[in-house]
Amino acid sequence: MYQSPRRLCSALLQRDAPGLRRPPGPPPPRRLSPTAAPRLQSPRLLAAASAARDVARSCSRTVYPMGNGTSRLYSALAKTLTSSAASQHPEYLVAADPEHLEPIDPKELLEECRAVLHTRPPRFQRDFVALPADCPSSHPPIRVMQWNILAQALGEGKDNFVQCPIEALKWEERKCLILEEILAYQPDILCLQEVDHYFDTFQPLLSRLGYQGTFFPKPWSPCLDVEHNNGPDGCALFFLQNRFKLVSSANIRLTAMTLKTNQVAIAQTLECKEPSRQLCVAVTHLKARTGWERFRSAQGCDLLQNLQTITRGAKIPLIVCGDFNAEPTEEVYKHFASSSLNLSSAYKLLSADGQSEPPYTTWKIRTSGECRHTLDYIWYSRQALSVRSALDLLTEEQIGPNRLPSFNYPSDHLSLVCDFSFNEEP
Ligand SMILES: NC(=O)C1=CN([C@@H]2O[C@H](COP(=O)(O)OP(=O)(O)OC[C@H]3O[C@@H](n4cnc5c(N)ncnc54)[C@H](OP(=O)(O)O)[C@@H]3O)[C@@H](O)[C@H]2O)C=CC1
Ligand SMILES: [Mg+2]
Repeated sequence: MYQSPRRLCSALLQRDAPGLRRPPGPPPPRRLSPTAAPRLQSPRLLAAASAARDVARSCSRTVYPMGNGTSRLYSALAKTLTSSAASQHPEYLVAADPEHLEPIDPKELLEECRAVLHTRPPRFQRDFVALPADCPSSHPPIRVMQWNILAQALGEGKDNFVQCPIEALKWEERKCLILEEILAYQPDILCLQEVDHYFDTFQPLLSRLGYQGTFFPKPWSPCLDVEHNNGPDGCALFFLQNRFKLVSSANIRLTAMTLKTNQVAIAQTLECKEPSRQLCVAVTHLKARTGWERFRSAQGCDLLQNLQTITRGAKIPLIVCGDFNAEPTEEVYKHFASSSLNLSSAYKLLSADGQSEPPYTTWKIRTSGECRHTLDYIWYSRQALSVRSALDLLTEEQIGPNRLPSFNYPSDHLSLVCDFSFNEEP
């Protein structure tokens, strides 16, 4: 049943804790994409964790002492849950702003995830494809990740993935696969859909990795119809605080032909620190299913209208990530491609002619049969931004005959990851 974030904070983390225990003995090596591995050596997230640690040290609230290795992470989480002060005063847990919890070293969290996943097959390798850029940039690229992570309640209770064993959907392991994917690519900006574990999992963990997060649930999330649900699903937007400062944020309930709908978006204006430029980022999840094409189109128009205002008539560069639930042939796609916001879809650049979307971004088998569709996009202001590289999709062979989700991959949608740079200002 739905519980308020306050209750979730203590109850679910307690339930979560045993799953984070490292099994006896060293975990067998699991392969990580070679493109991801060097980034883990890179100082980016470590610097963020260190910055977050400084914040924690300087704050007046209790900061738990650091221990060794992965036990440090577990003990930090466990202490948050089981300290006598906390258990006697559960409200204290809510009052404890997660930004003030002990920062996590991303390498340690990754190790922890791998330990939980030691019985699962290795991670799939995906490579970044470098894309020709018109103008060189000396600034660090901005990495953006778009991902419908599959709501736990929908995966278990509604989606009918008939070829996916129920054990592959166990939250204790699936959440580690999701975290592993995020940690492998270390995005600066992370846009998620179908998030129904924001307060108990993603917000506390990602804030300790240096991210600032925002969550906007769907008003009538279908998750709430599922027994033992963990609350509504919705969109979440995270950005690394050592790269951006929040200027403004809008939670948008989308309308269709003036009617309020069950779909939402978050749009934020960020101040990028290097280079010193503003950037607007939006995340959305449009209405699903066939028969709703005009509805999606209207929702898309509403979002575009909102974004016109937020970007001050396209003056601020824009990135829009989403599960649009629409193939490129649909009207809503055409509205985005032809909008006066001058948006292009980043993943088209992976095609030979630069004009075609990938053959799929979601691939699953339901009772109705195989569903292979291109529904997820990263739109960007083509005049202000360039795509330096994009993460290749999984191949059909990697996805396997039972499609997604699976023991190897936690969602029915693939993550999309792009590196952007600002073009020179005219
Ligand atoms: N709107 C309202 O006023 C009210 C709504 N509700 C509840 O909301 C639900 C509808 O919500 P709405 O937001 O319009 O939902 P959507 O139609 O947008 O779909 C919700 C989720 O279902 C997934 N989905 C898509 N196709 C299928 C399929 N064939 N089988 C199973 N799951 C699928 C989608 O995943 P993906 O995007 O990955 O394809 C999506 O996350 C109702 O079922 C009801 O439970 C209840 C009361 C009032
Ligand atoms: Mg879904």
